[in-house]
Amino acid sequence: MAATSSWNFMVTPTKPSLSWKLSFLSPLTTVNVTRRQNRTAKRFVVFATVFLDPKPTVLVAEKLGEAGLELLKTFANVDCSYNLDHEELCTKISLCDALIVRSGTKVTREVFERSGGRLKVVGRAGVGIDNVDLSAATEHGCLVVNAPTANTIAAAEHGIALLTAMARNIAQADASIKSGKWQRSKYVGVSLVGKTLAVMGFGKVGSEVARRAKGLGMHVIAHDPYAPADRARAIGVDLVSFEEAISTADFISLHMPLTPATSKMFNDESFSQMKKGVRIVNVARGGVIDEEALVRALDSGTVAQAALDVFTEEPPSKDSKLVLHENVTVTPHLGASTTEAQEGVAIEVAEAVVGALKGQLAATAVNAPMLPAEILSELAPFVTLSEKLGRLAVQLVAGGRGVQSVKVTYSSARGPDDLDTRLLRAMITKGLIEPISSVFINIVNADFSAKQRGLRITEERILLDGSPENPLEFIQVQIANVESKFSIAMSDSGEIKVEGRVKDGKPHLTKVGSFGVDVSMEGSLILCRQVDQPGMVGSVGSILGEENVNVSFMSVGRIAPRKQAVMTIGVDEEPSKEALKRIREIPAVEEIVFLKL
Ligand SMILES: NC(=O)c1ccc[n+]([C@@H]2O[C@H](COP(=O)([O-])OP(=O)(O)OC[C@H]3O[C@@H](n4cnc5c(N)ncnc54)[C@H](O)[C@@H]3O)[C@@H](O)[C@H]2O)c1
Ligand SMILES: O=C(O)[C@H](O)COP(=O)(O)O
Repeated sequence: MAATSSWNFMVTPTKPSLSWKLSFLSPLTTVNVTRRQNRTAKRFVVFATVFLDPKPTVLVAEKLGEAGLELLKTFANVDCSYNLDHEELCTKISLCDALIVRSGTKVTREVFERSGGRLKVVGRAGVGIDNVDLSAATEHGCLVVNAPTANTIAAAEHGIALLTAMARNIAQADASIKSGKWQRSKYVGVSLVGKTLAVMGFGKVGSEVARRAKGLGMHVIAHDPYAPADRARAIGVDLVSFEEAISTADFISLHMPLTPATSKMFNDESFSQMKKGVRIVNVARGGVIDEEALVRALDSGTVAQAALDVFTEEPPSKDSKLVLHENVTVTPHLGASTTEAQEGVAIEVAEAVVGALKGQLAATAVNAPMLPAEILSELAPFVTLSEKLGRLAVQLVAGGRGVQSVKVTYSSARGPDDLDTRLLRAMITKGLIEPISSVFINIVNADFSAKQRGLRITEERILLDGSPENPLEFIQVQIANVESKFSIAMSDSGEIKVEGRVKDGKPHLTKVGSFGVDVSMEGSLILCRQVDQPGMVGSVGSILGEENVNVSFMSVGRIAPRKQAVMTIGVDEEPSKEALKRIREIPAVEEIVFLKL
């Protein structure tokens, strides 16, 4: 009874929209024990609540907007515990299916390890996911989603607020007047109009800051190695190199994520390249600045002023030289803290978490391939097909050498740019690994798990003439350097090969080795190689009937009359070993294999 819910990104082929089903263990029985006022019954109620409740549990570890909480409550048990320390979080997490945090909670590897596999989604109610150990999440098959759009404007407005407040010494003057002084000449500011602002990181927040700064009459340049030049041009901003940006700017505003590449990218060396008297705003992440170097630059006057919303360590120490510096204006990570933004991120993250708990692939997933909804929907039947082909191919392996090299061939009339196969590859991987291991594979950890097992999956495309309306014509999965339990499954070139297509929205197996078949890939299959002769269908069918195995279809393909034939039998139940033995003993039967799809 350890885990109450098991999660599978199992694909249901029936819906037009792609849906990965979160399958909980058997539906729960309602037990009427509340009237029994004895201790045993009470304990049982606690036990039942914790272990038998079919609703998932969402732990909200930092304050979340009301609208988001309401949305979560329609689907899950919501535990709002806002001030947990790390140990308390690690203890609680094994009872939670989802966790929602802002930037103040470190979701470390230990959190994933101690969840015991139950934690399926981490929702970040904001943009930055530097406080979530993404590798650990991925390794544990845990989806991480964020709320990437709802706080953009709030952060941009805060950047502009800091820029103007810094230029006019608002915070310092306010503190001065409140301490009884009236220092008009001390707080003479600088004007913004006509000055050059370098926006470092021209993403969502950076471009909104740029737009607003242009409205203030500033000359705006930007540096972002990954931003499209036409987006910058549309706002009237020149994209320039890092060196040009920092050496020509009067003001620098930081808007890149904290990554290993951006960590401390503003350091002694970069400060030394800046114009003397430059002013810096940071509403991105504290870690992009070497804070000790910034103090030195402020002391030397290289940097005249800084306005900071974010710090390497949050909250910063009370005696932080940077925070206490007279030329520094600070706010306690307030960029996203407007009423509107908090309601927005709460809804955005709650929708993503509920969607993920329902088994849907979130559009805001951070550690899984993100595909637009329309692409997901058109690929849906191929996703099912992919998993089943992987599952089928691996069950044909005779064992011994292990599966190390798999080639997937996609045949399509679409060019490579028009067909995103990451999802299909992940599902083939799921199909290949799950039947032969205890590892649970989902879209999040498929590539990682394949790599970890030394499984190399290569992809190849066959470009067809014809209408690109249908995303794919067929998918082939080939496993090299193995032997097969079913010799027909070996292709002429010595690999196990299976091929499938989607027909009427349903996955069909169309080739086993070089042998053409055409069977719907539902339920389970028996493949039987035999000498083609009269009465075989009847003989096999009656054994299955006697063993109470329901046959959903039977089809026979043959090379030539009275030569070799392959019978494909769809069955609703798994035949017993005895039943398979009896079929194998029919004199004309040469090989038989049972495959679970
Ligand atoms: N202070 C706050 O409360 C607050 C609020 C929102 C966002 N943020 C932070 O602001 C940052 C930007 O958020 P966003 O929503 O605009 O993200 P975004 O992903 O839309 O934009 C980030 C941009 O940085 C660029 N970038 C990456 N590496 C770079 C590099 N080495 N040099 C220059 N640019 C680089 C990316 O190409 C991207 O365009 C994030 O760190 C986010 O966490 C802070
Ligand atoms: O990355 C973000 O979205 C911001 O830094 C906001 O962080 P917060 O949710 O802790 O306010």
